[in-house]
Amino acid sequence: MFSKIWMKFNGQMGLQTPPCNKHKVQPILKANNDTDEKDIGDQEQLVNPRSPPHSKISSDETYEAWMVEHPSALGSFDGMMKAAKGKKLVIFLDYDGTLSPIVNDPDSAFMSDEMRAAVHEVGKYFPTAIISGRSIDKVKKFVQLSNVYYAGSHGMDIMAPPRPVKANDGKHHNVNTDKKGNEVLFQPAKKFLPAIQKIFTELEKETRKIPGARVEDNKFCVSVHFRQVEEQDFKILEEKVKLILENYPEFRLSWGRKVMEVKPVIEWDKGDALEYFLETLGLNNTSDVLPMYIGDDKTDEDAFKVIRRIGQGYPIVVSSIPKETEASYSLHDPSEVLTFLLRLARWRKSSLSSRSVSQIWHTDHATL
Ligand SMILES: O=P(O)(O)OC[C@H]1O[C@H](O[C@H]2O[C@H](CO)[C@@H](O)[C@H](O)[C@H]2O)[C@H](O)[C@@H](O)[C@@H]1O
Repeated sequence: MFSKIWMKFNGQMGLQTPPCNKHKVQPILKANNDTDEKDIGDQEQLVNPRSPPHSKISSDETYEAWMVEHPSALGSFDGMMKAAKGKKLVIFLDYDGTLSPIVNDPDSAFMSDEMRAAVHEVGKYFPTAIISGRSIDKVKKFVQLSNVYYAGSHGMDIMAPPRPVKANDGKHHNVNTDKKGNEVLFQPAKKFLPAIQKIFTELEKETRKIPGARVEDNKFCVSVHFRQVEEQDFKILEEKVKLILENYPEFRLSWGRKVMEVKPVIEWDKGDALEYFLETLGLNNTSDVLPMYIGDDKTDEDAFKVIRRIGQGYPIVVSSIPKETEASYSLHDPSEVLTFLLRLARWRKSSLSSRSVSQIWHTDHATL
């Protein structure tokens, strides 16, 4: 697989980490290993409205301490860009909680027009891919941009860019395209599709009676939402989900932000998707490529890990609370993501003439 190929390409340049974050960071907040097993897994959980006022102060202090290890990507912007000068930045973005705010209804997690315009700007200057847990169709519907690449189902459904390779006859052929030269999907979990559809149907049926429970079909994975479920029903919901999964040993359960996610047991995650994009874009095996990944959830950690393993790039976590993460930098919330993306596009625009823009960001990508 691609990630295995890339393992050879380790740390030639040194990870672009802030000075204080050169070592593996120890978690500061043990009590809130938030998205782990059973935990209801959400940032909002930390702030208990019934807590006495002093706990707000201490949570601010803890956040500040955490920020020392994971400095703001906005505050560090100039330094980050200085290190990126002359290198190729490739931008990877998560969707929920990164480009759109977390809301109760998953179908209403719309991205603002400002955010769409910012991502569009970024896509004009850098190869840009959105890697989401949603189905690829759903995330495309939300984002509505044609100058970025997409991966859905936590990276298990990739709309890959065409990749020219030299064949034995010495000629170049495009892989990842059909006969007409259109992009095709890379779907490493395809064989699990019939089973995941059965699981979705069973989950819908079995959870129907739990008020607030919501099952979402993400094509190669299924989300069981409990954001609107009463706390006393959490256990019942979890047991129902686990009971169904007992009949499907090829699937596993993981926890995200007030969501349980059912996924096939394959060695493929958002980190592999990141590497796949780099490879198909012809941007692997080169020391002047800096992947940047911005994400807020547990599955984004897989992509952060890959950037760490590669040894160069910018893993940026979106979090309003201190949390254990492989990211080097942080942004507080999607509104900071917006400011950061606008700044990034502005920085590139001002540092390039229009001619060199089309050289760096190949025109065929821009017209996708
Ligand atoms: O990888 P992502 O793009 O971040 O997708 C992860 C999950 O995001 C969505 O759920 C989350 O956002 C919802 C809308 O704000 C929120 O209601 C829910 O509690 C969050 O977990 C999406 O609905 C899931 O299917 C994705 O797996």
